[in-house]
Amino acid sequence: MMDFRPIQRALLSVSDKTGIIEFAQALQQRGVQLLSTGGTARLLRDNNIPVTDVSEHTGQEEIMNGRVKTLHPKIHGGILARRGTDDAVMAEQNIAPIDMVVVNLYPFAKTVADPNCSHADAVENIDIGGPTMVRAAAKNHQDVTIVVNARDYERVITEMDANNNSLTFDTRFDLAIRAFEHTAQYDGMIANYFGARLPQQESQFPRTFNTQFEKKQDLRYGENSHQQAAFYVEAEPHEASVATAQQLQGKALSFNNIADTDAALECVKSFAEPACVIVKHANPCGVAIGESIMSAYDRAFKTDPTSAFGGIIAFNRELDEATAKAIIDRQFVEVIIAPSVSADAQQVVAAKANVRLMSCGQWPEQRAASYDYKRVNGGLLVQDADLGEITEQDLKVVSKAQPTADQLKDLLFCWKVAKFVKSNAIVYAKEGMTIGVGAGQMSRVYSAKIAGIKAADENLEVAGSVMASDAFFPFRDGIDAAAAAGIKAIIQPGGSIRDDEIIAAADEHGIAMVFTGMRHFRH
Ligand SMILES: NC(=O)c1ncn([C@@H]2O[C@H](COP(=O)(O)O)[C@@H](O)[C@H]2O)c1NC=O
Repeated sequence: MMDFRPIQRALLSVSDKTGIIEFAQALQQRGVQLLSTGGTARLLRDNNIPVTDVSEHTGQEEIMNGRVKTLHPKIHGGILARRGTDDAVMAEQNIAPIDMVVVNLYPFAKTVADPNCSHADAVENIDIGGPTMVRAAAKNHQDVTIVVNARDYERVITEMDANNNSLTFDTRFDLAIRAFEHTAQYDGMIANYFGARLPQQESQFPRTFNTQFEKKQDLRYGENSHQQAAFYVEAEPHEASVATAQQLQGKALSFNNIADTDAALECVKSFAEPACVIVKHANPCGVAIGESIMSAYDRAFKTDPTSAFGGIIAFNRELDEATAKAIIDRQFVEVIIAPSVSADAQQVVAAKANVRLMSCGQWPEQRAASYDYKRVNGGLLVQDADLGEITEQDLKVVSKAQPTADQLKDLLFCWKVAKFVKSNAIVYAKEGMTIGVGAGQMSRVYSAKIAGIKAADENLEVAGSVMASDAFFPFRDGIDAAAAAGIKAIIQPGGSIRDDEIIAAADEHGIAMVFTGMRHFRH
C-alpha cells in the first residue's frame, strides 16, 4: 500500500546509544526536528546536533529520577493522534504531531544478569515510558513510524531518501510488528524474572514460561508432507548450532534434516579427538574417532553402511577435500556439517548439487546451559539441557574384573555415544568405533539384541567390544545377552534394586563393569 507520511518530527529516547548519533544526524540533515530525553539529548547536543528536550517541548520537567519523562499528553497525543481525525483536538490542545519514535528500552536483561542485582535495581530497570511510546507509535503505524532497533536505522534513511522523506505503509507496518515483538519479549523477560522469585517459588522455573523464537525459515513441510512447518530460532542462539550454521550449498533443509543435523552436531561436539557422527532418524548409526576425520568417517560408516545411506554426517574438524571425496564417492548423503569446510572440499561437494553442505564455526569448549522443550498435547515440558558429562574419575568399578586402560577409553567413548541414542540405548564399541547401536526399544534387552544383530549383519566382530547402556539394567538378561555376544566391559549408571544380581551376572561372565551414577535417557 503506497501511503506516504513525510517525517517532520522525531522523538529519540534510547538506552543503547549505538548508531544514534549518525542516525540523528541523518534525520536532522533531512530537515527532521528532533525531540529527545535527558541522556540521549545530551549526547546529541555534545555532537552538535540541534535537539529540543522533551521537557522543553511539554513544559514539564523530568520527575522522580526519570520515572516520568515522556509520559505526557503532548507526547502521547502527538504520537497517537490520527491524522485527519484528531486534527481539531491537536490544535485545541496545542499538540504537535510526532511522526517517528526511536526508542530502545532500559537494559533489564543486562541488569538482572548480574548475580548481585538487587530487587530494587531490577525494578528500577523496568522501562515504562519507553514501551508506552513504542506501543503507542506501533498502534498508530497508519501515521507514525516506530524504530526499536539500531539495525533498522540505515533502512529507514534509505527509504526516506527514495520517497521524499516518507516511509511506505508496508515499512511502517513491518516496523510496528517488530515493535510489538520487542515489547512482548521485554515484558516476557520481566515476568519470567520475577515469576521465578515469587515468595513460595522453589524452582528456577517461572510461574508462566514466556519465551520468544524468531522465524528463520518456512519449511516445505513438517515431519510428514501433510504437516506445515517453520524453523524458529532463539533471539541469541548458541554459536556453532544448527540454528546459526551457514548452508553453503544444496537443497533447502527439511524439518527432519534440521532435527537430525542437530542430533549429529551436538553428538560430535562430545569428542576431543577428530570424530565423525552419522545420524539417521535422530539416532547415531555410526560414530568413530580417528587420527583424522577421514579415518573417523571411514570407521563410522563401517558400523552400519545400510543405515548410513541418506544420513546426516557431522564432523568436529574442518571438512577436507579427501574426506569430502570419500563421502561423495561412497554414499548418498543428505547433510554434511563441520565447523568449517575447505575450498577444495566445497568444490568436491559441488558435484552433487543437492547435498546440503553446512559450516557452523568452532564451538566453545564449555557448553552453555540451555533449556530443552518437549511438547505434549495441552502443554510443554521444560528441562535443563542434558549437559552431564562423565570422566574416568567419576567411574566406580563394581565388578571383580577391572577394565583395562583400552577398555576404559572405549567405555567412555561409547558412553558419550549412548547419551545421543534414543532410549533404551545400547551401544557396542571397540577401538573408538561403534560396533552396534540398539536404539529406541521398549525393553533394554532388545536394544542389546539389536546392537548384536546389526554388528553381525555388517560382519563386525562384537567379541572383545565394550557396551554402554544409557540407564541401569532392570534384569540380568541384558548382561547375559551382552556376554553371549562377547562383550568384555560394560558402562552403565547403576542404581537398580537388582544391582547385586546384575553385578553377580557380570562377575559370572568375567565382564568388567563400571557405574557412572548418571543416566542419559533421551526420548
Ligand atoms: N519515564 C519515562 O517517561 C521514560 N521515557 C523514556 N524512557 C526511557 O529512557 C531511556 C532513555 O533515557 P535517556 O535519554 O535519559 O538516556 C529509554 O530507554 C526510554 O525507553 C523512560 N524511562 C522509563 O520509564
